[in-house]
Amino acid sequence: MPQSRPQLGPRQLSTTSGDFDTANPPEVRRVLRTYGLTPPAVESYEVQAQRCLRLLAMKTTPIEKFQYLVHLKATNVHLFYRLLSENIKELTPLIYTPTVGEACVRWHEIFTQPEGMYLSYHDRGHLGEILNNWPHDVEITVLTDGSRILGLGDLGVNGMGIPVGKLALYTACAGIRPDATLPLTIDLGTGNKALRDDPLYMGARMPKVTPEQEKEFLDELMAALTAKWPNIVIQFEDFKNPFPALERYQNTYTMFNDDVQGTGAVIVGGFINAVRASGVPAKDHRAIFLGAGSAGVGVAKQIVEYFVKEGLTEEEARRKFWFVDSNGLVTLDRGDKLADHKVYFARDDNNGRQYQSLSRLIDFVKPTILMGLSTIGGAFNRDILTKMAALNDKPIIFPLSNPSSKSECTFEEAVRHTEGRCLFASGSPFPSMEFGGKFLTPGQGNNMYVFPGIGLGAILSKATSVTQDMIYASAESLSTSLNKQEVADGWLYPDIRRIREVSVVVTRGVIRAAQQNGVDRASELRNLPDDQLDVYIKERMYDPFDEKANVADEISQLLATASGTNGHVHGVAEKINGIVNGVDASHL
Ligand SMILES: NC(=O)C1=CN([C@@H]2O[C@H](COP(=O)(O)OP(=O)(O)OC[C@H]3O[C@@H](n4cnc5c(N)ncnc54)[C@H](O)[C@@H]3O)[C@@H](O)[C@H]2O)C=CC1
Ligand SMILES: CC(=O)C(=O)O
Ligand SMILES: [Mg+2]
Repeated sequence: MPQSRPQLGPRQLSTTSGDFDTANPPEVRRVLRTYGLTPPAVESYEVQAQRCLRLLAMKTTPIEKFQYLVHLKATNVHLFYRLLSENIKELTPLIYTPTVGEACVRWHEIFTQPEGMYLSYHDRGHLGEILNNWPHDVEITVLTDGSRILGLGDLGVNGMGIPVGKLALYTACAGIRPDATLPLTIDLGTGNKALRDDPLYMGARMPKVTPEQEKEFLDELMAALTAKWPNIVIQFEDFKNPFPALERYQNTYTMFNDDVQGTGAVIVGGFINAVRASGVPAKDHRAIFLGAGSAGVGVAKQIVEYFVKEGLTEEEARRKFWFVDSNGLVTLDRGDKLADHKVYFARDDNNGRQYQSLSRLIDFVKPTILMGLSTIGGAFNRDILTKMAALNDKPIIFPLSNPSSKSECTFEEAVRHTEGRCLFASGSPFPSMEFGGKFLTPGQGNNMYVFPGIGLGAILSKATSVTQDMIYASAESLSTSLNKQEVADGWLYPDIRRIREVSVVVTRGVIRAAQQNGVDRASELRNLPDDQLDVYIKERMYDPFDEKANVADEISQLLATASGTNGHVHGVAEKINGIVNGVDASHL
């Protein structure tokens, strides 16, 4: 018996999806019944972009620009992504670090509309039912509990700005369809008393639950997410202590932790190029890390993997690191109980000597590499940078803390105090500058270069888990993605304006690693040669300029077909009818 088609109501007009786009031609407006609801002019993208950029220029502070872009995304999502993809270098700092940091600090003051899902501790037992309220099919979610937002501490549900910002980059950089992304914030309480006491705060006014309660909540959530969307990729972001969840879920779910793994990969990607440029062989490097948290240890672990691939034993590689945290040099005899993740790198060769200062440690270790993942803005001061320049022809200096106010030094400080010789990358963007007759551009060592490709690679390969080889492949692929000019100019990372091309290379590397590890389920991709795999990846990337990006454009295209070919008029009319009435046109 033929199955009857489900009775769907008429499609609801939506501002977000572009139904009221001023680019829609009159015939589309008639079909959508929006004729007369927008100003008469039919605008080109160029005119729309001009207005958007003028409006943006009229806003005087970064937070006002951020708010305007939130508004644009909510009212015309495709125009937002057109604008973002064409102006990625200029707009990323406004929707991501550094501005997203300020937006999160002030989220409870500037909130105007929801942009994702909030699940509370009190909702436990019902998480699956609540997920049913999300109106779209989801391919990827970014999940935070807001407990360590950038270097700004525990911001509770104000942290929602981070999943929203990261997922906007997933769409802009790797072409994940906007409606396939789910920003997700879990409200397990907050240790931020000032926020709890603020009348405008929008989360639970209770302290953070215990680690055991968090574990039970996350167990339910991971199962619920995967039951609802079996192929979903889950990115953990900005948890204060991300290690227990990573260990518990990494082999069971398609998940990864961006701060530990994504950051490790992006820094290795740039680091491979920095080691080459330094002229110092891998075996002769020594690294001081200021900050021994999830990001610091995540980065060092992956550099160990790189050193081992370069011929060192794991023991030799491990002993190239000296970590400093808020209690000083991380040593086995320090007297405090070291967190598990620090033990691997803890020194046992300090012979009872106590840590005095970063400057004294530099004198002792004579490092070639200085990494900052400490959240301490300005920690790499003139004295520190001058010492690094005296010790090395080309010191590797990576102040990676975010946002810019937490960066251990600025690009200008690093350049001036190392006489322009440093190999530099920072977590947040800094402007280019002239020095010694040269135009110097800083690298941005931010996980935004890899997480889009890791996520897309996991989605397209239908990976059952995200393996360490997939993460490492993203780093290696990134390191090979610089073009000739970028290499000639001594850049460590490719130009961010080429991020979609770079994401294709990273995605391919991730898919290949998934295949080698046997965690992929997209068997049709296994025998594709690389060039065909690249075509496959590109074809699956959402392009906001594509005619089928929104319904109005799709109708426009169908109307054009109808006027050109009489034979197809009937089918076309049915398709348009199907689209407008909410029936999936592809079945007609
Ligand atoms: N560039 C990038 O892509 C990424 C950057 N980050 C940034 O790295 C920073 C750290 O992130 P997590 O490791 O996740 O945080 P975390 O809270 O786990 O670690 C911070 C570390 O800094 C140490 N620290 C604090 N005060 C210190 C002081 N005065 N001297 C020395 N060490 C001190 C702490 O003891 C801890 O070991 C943040 O600012 C974050 O935004 C994190 C992920 C990616
Ligand atoms: C970039 C990033 O993930 C962080 O700063 O936490
Ligand atoms: Mg993060």
